Amino acid sequence: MTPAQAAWLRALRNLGRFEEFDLQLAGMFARQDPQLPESAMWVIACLSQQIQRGAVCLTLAGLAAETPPAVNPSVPWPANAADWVTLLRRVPAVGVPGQIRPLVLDGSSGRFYSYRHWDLEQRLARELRQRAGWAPVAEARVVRRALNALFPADEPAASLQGLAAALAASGRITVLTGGPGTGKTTTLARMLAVLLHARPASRVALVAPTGKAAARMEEALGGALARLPAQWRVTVPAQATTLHRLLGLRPGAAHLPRFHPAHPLPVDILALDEASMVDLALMTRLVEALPDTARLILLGDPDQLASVEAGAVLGDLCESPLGFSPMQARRLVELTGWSMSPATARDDHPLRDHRVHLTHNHRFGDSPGLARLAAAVNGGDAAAVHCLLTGEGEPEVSGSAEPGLMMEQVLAGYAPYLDALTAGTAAAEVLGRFEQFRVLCAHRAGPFGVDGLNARIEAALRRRGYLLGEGLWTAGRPVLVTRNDPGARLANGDVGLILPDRSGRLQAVFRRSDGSVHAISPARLGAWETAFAMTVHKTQGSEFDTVLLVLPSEDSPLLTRNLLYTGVTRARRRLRVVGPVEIWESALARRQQRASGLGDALRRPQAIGDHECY
Ligand SMILES: Nc1ncnc2c1ncn2[C@@H]1O[C@H](COP(=O)(O)OP(=O)(O)OP(=O)(O)O)[C@@H](O)[C@H]1O
Repeated sequence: MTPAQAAWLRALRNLGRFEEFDLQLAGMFARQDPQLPESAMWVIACLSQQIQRGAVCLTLAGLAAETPPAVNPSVPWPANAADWVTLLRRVPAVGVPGQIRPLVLDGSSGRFYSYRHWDLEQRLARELRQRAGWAPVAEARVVRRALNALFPADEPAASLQGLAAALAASGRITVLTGGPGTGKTTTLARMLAVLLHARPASRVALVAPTGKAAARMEEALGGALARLPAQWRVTVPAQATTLHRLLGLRPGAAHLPRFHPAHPLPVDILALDEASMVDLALMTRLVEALPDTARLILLGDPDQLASVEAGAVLGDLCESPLGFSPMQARRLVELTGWSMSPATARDDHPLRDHRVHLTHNHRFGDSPGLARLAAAVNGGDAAAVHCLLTGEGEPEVSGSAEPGLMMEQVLAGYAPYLDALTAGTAAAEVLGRFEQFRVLCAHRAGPFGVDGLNARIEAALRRRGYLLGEGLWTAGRPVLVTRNDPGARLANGDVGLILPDRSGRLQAVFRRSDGSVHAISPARLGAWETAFAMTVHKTQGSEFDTVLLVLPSEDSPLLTRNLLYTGVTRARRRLRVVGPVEIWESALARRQQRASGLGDALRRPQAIGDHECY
């Protein structure tokens, strides 16, 4: 690295804008290339930072809109996106699409990638494009008979759900989206009935991103399958599994998973729940490991928080306007006998003909305030949110700007579990009661973050005599497992309790999806943390009867509408919110946005060699 490059790196470090990892990466490229301009080091640090924040790439238009860092005015700085392209083209480490170089500049779209993310995006787009298209599972009369029996015309709520099943029966990819309680799982059960009646020997896999989400899928789908009309009942695997387990991915991800393109998964139908939580790399691995003939059904809510790792795949798949192309509408009319009109808007997104969005919430029938609040949050309607939280009209939702009564609300929420704990009730019952209520936070740090609140809740419970005994292993302590631990049969995200067994010895107990209790010695717990309060991120894929959502007193870029929506929709019956109005307002105005080129890659196959549009 030249002295000028080293000085520049030091100056960037002093800015305090980047993590050390971003700067180390920029430094590594500078060590390889003494000619690397300072501005290019800046872009590399920005790209690394954006990837850590979940983006797949950097847009040069966004970069050009930023003011140059106030570091060294004598350093030449590109004036616009076209100048950035010219500058980056001269860097040997930067290739055009299709060239194997550490960094990729797609000049036609103005996107700057690491090779890994560019390659993942192209591979996923290629796989999805190949799967798109008309591929009926059986003759039209077989499909039509099943659809008409399972989605009767006198059930108007079922019409979109029926359409989704028609897509699953006529194509190898189906994207079924909708908010909580809109009937995604119910529809999946009926889709499986249609598909398995057409091809009874089909092998089905049920999968979700986390152990918790897999357990919920298993439970909810089991119920929905049991509600099918007797003559349409079908047998599917009793167990849903996590994506990692299904693919045979080992920690470290450096090895090939057990299933990959040369050794595909032995499945004919794969249903993935909570697809919004799946990142670009994992989705690519999944789709590549599927046999070409398999049917993939993605279920999820694209308005929720996107994956922890880079990508917002479900959101990108839902980027086109809703509605079918004229050709697809015509085919569906022929297949189903139902009437429908094509969309007027044109869009070449290949998944537009494979996607249905459910809108009617069936579960919030008893809690219309929750449905209204979720819709207002999702629409960013601050006035409606304020009105719902502070008005008298909707008893199941309420909000307070002042945290004064927060601890009383926590104690009231946990009262059924604390009573069961004190009475020495059986572990399954105590666990069930604990699962009814949860305190959710936006962040980990700060007085209203998970760490601060857990400490305060624990202290309050000790003062009131609910938690006895010193130290970590205290009867009643909720524990959240934070790393997969196959040896202990625990998955990242599992929540359990420390409870005494009949002889008074403390155990860590976890409830399985079949209602049974799994108990291990607390000493066998690997990575875990206390879980009276949890982040919204960690509870994605779970629901509770009552949620207390606590927002911080300081604004931050991580407070987004998607985070609020995900938090609000964790509540099944009742939601209490604590947090200043201005924090709500600014979070509602901020959408989680992740730069990605997947939508474009799906629409147009990459022209390798690249052409400029600047
Ligand atoms: N067409 C329908 N008519 C009447 N009730 C329905 C219909 N579809 C679903 N329901 C009911 O709505 C409730 C929620 O359905 P379901 O669990 O399938 O929704 P979901 O979208 O999977 O929810 P979540 O995302 O929270 O898991 C269930 O009680 C289900 O029986």
